[in-house]
Amino acid sequence: MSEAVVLIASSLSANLGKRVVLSDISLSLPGGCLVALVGPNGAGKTTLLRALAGLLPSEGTIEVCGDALPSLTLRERARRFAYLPQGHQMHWPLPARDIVALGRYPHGAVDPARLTEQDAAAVMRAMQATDVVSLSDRRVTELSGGERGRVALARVLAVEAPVLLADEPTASLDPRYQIEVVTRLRTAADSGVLVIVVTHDLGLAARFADIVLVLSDGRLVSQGPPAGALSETVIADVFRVRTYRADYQCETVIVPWAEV
Ligand SMILES: Nc1ncnc2c1ncn2[C@@H]1O[C@H](COP(=O)(O)OP(=O)(O)OP(=O)(O)O)[C@@H](O)[C@H]1O
Repeated sequence: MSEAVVLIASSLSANLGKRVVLSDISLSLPGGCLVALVGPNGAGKTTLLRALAGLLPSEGTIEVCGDALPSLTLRERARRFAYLPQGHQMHWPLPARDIVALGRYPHGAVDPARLTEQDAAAVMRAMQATDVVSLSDRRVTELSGGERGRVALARVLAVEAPVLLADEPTASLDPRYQIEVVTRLRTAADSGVLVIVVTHDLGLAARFADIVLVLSDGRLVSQGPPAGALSETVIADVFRVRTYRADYQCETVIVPWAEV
């Protein structure tokens, strides 16, 4: 991981309503890195992703690719942060390809029917990476939850942003596609992107992430390579579960086993 740091947050705090949801979060993350953001329900994971992208007000400072976030126009922010929200609901019966083409909107592609060669190539790369080319002409409202999830992932890959934020991208996917989606995100990281993925799957986090961030009650309580950041003690303290741990094919296996 000799890549340059692309995202720095210093003393980040955020309130929602009257609740303090994030407190004093400091991070420095390089490109080319897959980061798993884990923590119990309500810990503040979604809020942290949104705060990092400037999608909600926060205190503290955020720098992306060397620029202070507030100095960037909205369009520039949208080119630097590709954001996949939780749930990826879609209500307009558009063809899957047009949804993926929305990923090029921050680059000026306002009409999916009239993409430049460069935009069309980015859309195709993203659709191939997520195995949705065969769904191109299908209306997204007529796809299964898992198929829609892969189309939504293709949309954010099509942005080709230096930072990709994905909120539970494997939820509702079958086991094969869970592995496939994480593998795609791993490939994006290997190509130089900083990928931050919210997940409840500690096994996937341990296996695929370079860095794990553990959030509890709005505070970062553990961070670093998976073996240390997801130690038995951390998981017991934060999630209140014991884990089965093993090594398989030179990779760490963590399975939540029983309540503490
Ligand atoms: N609009 C809001 N107003 C007030 N409180 C909110 C709002 N949105 C979220 N919260 C609270 O902020 C806290 C963090 O929510 P957040 O969605 O970031 O958690 P999370 O870690 O992503 O949870 P989950 O794993 O359940 O998706 C929760 O206690 C939640 O109830």
